Amino acid sequence: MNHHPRPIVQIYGIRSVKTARAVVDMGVKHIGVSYGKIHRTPGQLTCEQAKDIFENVQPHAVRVGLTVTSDLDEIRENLAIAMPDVLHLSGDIDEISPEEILSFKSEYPGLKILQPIPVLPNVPLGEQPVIDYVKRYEKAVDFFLTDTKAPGTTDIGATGIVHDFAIDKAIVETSNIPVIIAGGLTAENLQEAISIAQPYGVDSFSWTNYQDERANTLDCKDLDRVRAFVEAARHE
Ligand SMILES: O=C(O)c1ccccc1NCC(=O)[C@H](O)[C@H](O)COP(=O)(O)O
Repeated sequence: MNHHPRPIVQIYGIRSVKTARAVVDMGVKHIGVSYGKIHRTPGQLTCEQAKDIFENVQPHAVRVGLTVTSDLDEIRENLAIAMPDVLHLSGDIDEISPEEILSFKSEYPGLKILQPIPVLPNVPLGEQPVIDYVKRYEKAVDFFLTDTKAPGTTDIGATGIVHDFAIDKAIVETSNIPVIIAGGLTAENLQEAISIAQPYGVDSFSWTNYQDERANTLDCKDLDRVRAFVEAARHE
């Protein structure tokens, strides 16, 4: 499903209402919030912090909530406190089947699912199962995210590592649902990625954060970097 030339922008690492409101004012459409009752990743918010952001960001923003757990009961507990518009399943893709996602979704009318497709850097398209994942999961989810999976890890994303944009292009061309691309994207490499892949959306976490100790705080987003990223996504 090709989309060009003005993809929507999704920004991860939203950890306060103030940052959420600032990036939406810049033109960011999807705000990404990692949260949960059980602390599983650095920078993860509590459910109460996520709820505050979801309730106080501008109403036209799309609120994306990320979990790395594959325990559906744990996800249910998180959703009971803080309900996003889109649930981002960033754990091991093989631990929740498309059938389980369909059944889970039926409990939450209106909730959309974003499924990352794990892309290994420096591995040719024919030697990784990304297209198989697209064909299996597209009936069950609403968005794909082509995201870099660091070798040796189970969860997907937040690596800052770029992968071959030709793999993004192959996924976009195969998929019948919108595809957001991620993995090491910056204001500098974004136009190349967009012109090759022609995605529905583009995503950033690592390289729109401050590149110093502030990256580990609630105030991790460098708003100048976010603005440059949004402008690069708009450029035709
Ligand atoms: O946001 C998190 O804390 C997080 C933790 C573990 C996996 C993914 C996480 N967030 C998702 C994202 O950051 C983006 O969807 C994407 O992975 C960004 O990639 P990059 O710009 O290369 O960091």
